[in-house]
Amino acid sequence: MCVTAIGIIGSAGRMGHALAAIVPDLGATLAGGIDAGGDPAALAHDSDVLVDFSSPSALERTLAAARRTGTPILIGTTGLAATHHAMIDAAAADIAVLQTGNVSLGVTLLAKLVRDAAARLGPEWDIEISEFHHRHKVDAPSGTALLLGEAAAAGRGIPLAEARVADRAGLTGARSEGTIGFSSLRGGSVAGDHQVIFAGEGERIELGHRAENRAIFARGAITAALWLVDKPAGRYGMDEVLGV
Ligand SMILES: NC(=O)C1=CN([C@@H]2O[C@H](COP(=O)(O)OP(=O)(O)OC[C@H]3O[C@@H](n4cnc5c(N)ncnc54)[C@H](OP(=O)(O)O)[C@@H]3O)[C@@H](O)[C@H]2O)C=CC1
Ligand SMILES: O=C(O)C1=N[C@H](C(=O)O)C[C@H](O)C1
Repeated sequence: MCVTAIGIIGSAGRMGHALAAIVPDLGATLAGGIDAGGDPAALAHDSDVLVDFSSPSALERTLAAARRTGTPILIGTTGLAATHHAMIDAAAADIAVLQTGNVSLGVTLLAKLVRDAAARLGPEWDIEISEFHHRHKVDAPSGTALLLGEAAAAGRGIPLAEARVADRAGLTGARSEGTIGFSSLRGGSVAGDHQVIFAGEGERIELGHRAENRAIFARGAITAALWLVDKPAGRYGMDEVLGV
C-alpha cells in the first residue's frame, strides 16, 4: 500500500506543529516542511499533496511550484486578497486546490446553517459577525468570519462586498439595512471563536462555533489533503470533503 506523503508550508508555525503531530494518526507520512526562505519546488517534488498554513506572501511561489509538479494543494492560510483568489482560480485549471478559511467540521456545517437562516430571514434582521482569536493573529477579520459572511450574503442573494461593514468607530450614523457587520477581538490563547448574530425587532438568533484547540484544524486539514490526492484539477470545498 502506498502511504501519502504530505508537504507542509509553514511547518515551524503553530499550525505546522499541530499538522505534523496528527499526520501519522491519519495513516499518512511527512514529506517535509518549509518556512520563509524555503524551497517550495523541492517540497512539491517530494510530496503527494501540499498543505499551506503560512502567509499570503508565500502563495505565488507555492502555487507555481505545485503547478510545475502537478501536486494538489490545500490552502488554509487566511488574509488573502482578491489577487490571491485570482492566482488560486488560475492554478485550479491545472491542479486540484482546496482553499478555505476554516477546515473544521463544525464551521463547515455552521456556514450551511448561516446561509439557510439568512435566506429565510428578511433584510430587517441585522447580521453581525464577531470573532475572537489569540494575541498572535495577524489578519482581521478572520478567514472564518469572512467565510461566514459569504455564506450569509449568499443566503440573501447579494455579493458580500456590497454589504460588508467593518471597523466601526466614531460618529458612524445609524446602521444601514441589509449590511453585514464584522468585529474582531484579539487576546490570550483563544484558538478561534465565531458568532453570527441575526438581530431582529425584539429578538435575536445567535449561531456560533468555538474551537477548543488546533487539533481540530489539523485533523480537518489532513483529512482534506488525503481526499484531494486523486482529484482532477479544479477548486474544491470542505463541504465536499466532509459531505455536509
Ligand atoms: N483555514 C483554517 O482552518 C486555519 C487557518 N489558519 C491560518 O493559517 C496561517 C498560519 O497560522 P499559524 O500557524 O497560527 O501562524 P504562525 O505564524 O505560527 O506560522 C506561520 C508559519 O508560516 C511561515 N511562513 C511565513 N512566510 C512564509 C513563506 N513565504 N513561505 C513559507 N513559510 C512561510 C512562518 O515562518 P517564519 O517564522 O520563518 O516566517 C511560520 O513558520 C494563518 O493565516 C492562519 O490564519 C490557522 C488555523 C486554522
Ligand atoms: O489564525 C488562527 O489561529 C485561525 N485562523 C483561521 C481564521 O482566520 O479564521 C481559522 C481559525 O479560526 C484559527
